[in-house]
Amino acid sequence: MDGKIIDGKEISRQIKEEVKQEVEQLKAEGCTPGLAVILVGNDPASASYVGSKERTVQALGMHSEVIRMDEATSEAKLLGEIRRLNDDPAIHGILVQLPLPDQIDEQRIISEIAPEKDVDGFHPVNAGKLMAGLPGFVPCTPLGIMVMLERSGVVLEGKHAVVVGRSNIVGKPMSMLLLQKNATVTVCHSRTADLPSITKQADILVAAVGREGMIGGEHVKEGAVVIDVGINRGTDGKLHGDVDFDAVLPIASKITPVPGGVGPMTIAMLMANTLESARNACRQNG
Ligand SMILES: NC(=O)C1=CN([C@@H]2O[C@H](COP(=O)(O)OP(=O)(O)OC[C@H]3O[C@@H](n4cnc5c(N)ncnc54)[C@H](OP(=O)(O)O)[C@@H]3O)[C@@H](O)[C@H]2O)C=CC1
Ligand SMILES: Nc1nc(=O)c2c([nH]1)NC[C@@H]1CN(c3ccc(C(=O)N[C@@H](CCC(=O)O)C(=O)O)cc3)C=[N+]21
Repeated sequence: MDGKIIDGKEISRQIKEEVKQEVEQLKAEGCTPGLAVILVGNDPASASYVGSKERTVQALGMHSEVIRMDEATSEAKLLGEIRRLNDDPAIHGILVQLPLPDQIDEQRIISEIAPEKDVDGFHPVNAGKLMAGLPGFVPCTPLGIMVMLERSGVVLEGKHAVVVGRSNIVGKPMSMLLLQKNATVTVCHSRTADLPSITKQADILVAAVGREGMIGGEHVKEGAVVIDVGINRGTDGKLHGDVDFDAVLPIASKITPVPGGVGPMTIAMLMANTLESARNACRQNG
């Protein structure tokens, strides 16, 4: 494989191995980390992610609970499930798979999860802590990207990082983490004028939009590190990123593929966050 390609699958394998060892230690102290995943409806992509999370939790020796709810489930019923899990001492992490059906207010649901069990890092308390530089749960995808960059030897201090996308789950927390590491950060979005002129200044370019191939060779500076967060199911039935991989590969100094890049890191960091939550809970009680 080309030395330029950052192997997210391999780095995620290492993280999961580390988590597995620490889970064994914690279990020996009588504390088994537990993750609950709630899936509402039958979206095949969501069902497939949830299945892969469930398998990973079990492979690492943690306790797994998957709650599948009907597409027509009311907000009140979902809130009730979350309150039950908030009070369950065997559960250290609660993840509600997004997106949710239209009758359910996503922010209302996220805000009901106990912040100390919010291993997605989506609760406003954890979002606020990230912004304030306080310890708390950090969203798995941007956290996984930071680990990938670090383990690939990418220096951030003094570099210009450009993030395309400003969602609460990827773009915004990504920009905060890069800022913490002393990068100079620019955040772009759908109203950004002349996107290529800005992305072309990036030493580190993170694409988190959800539009297949929208970052082409004309967007990238020679030698840039390019991180592709996008997951788009193409007309060919395969997964594609936001980056036109073949066009950008010759220009970039490092690049993440899709699949096999950021996606596997997201799941690995979910496991790491669940371990951390269990450690916090069990230390408090022991
Ligand atoms: N690999 C992984 O683990 C994960 C992958 N993803 C994938 O990452 C992608 C982004 O996810 P998410 O952040 O949740 O998506 P959202 O749809 O919430 O956000 C997309 C962002 O892209 C911006 N945008 C849209 N069109 C353009 C454009 N033409 N030029 C510049 N910016 C644009 C939007 O701007 P505006 O705010 O102005 O609307 C918005 O900020 C998706 O493909 C998703 O599937 C997501 C989570 C995890
Ligand atoms: N509450 C919540 N938390 C999330 O973290 C969350 C969510 N909702 N909703 C959907 C998005 C998307 N997401 C992905 C996770 C892993 C891969 C992943 O492992 N992808 C593999 C490929 C998997 C395949 O082949 O289908 C890869 O890129 O190599 C992708 C996407 C988490 N999300």
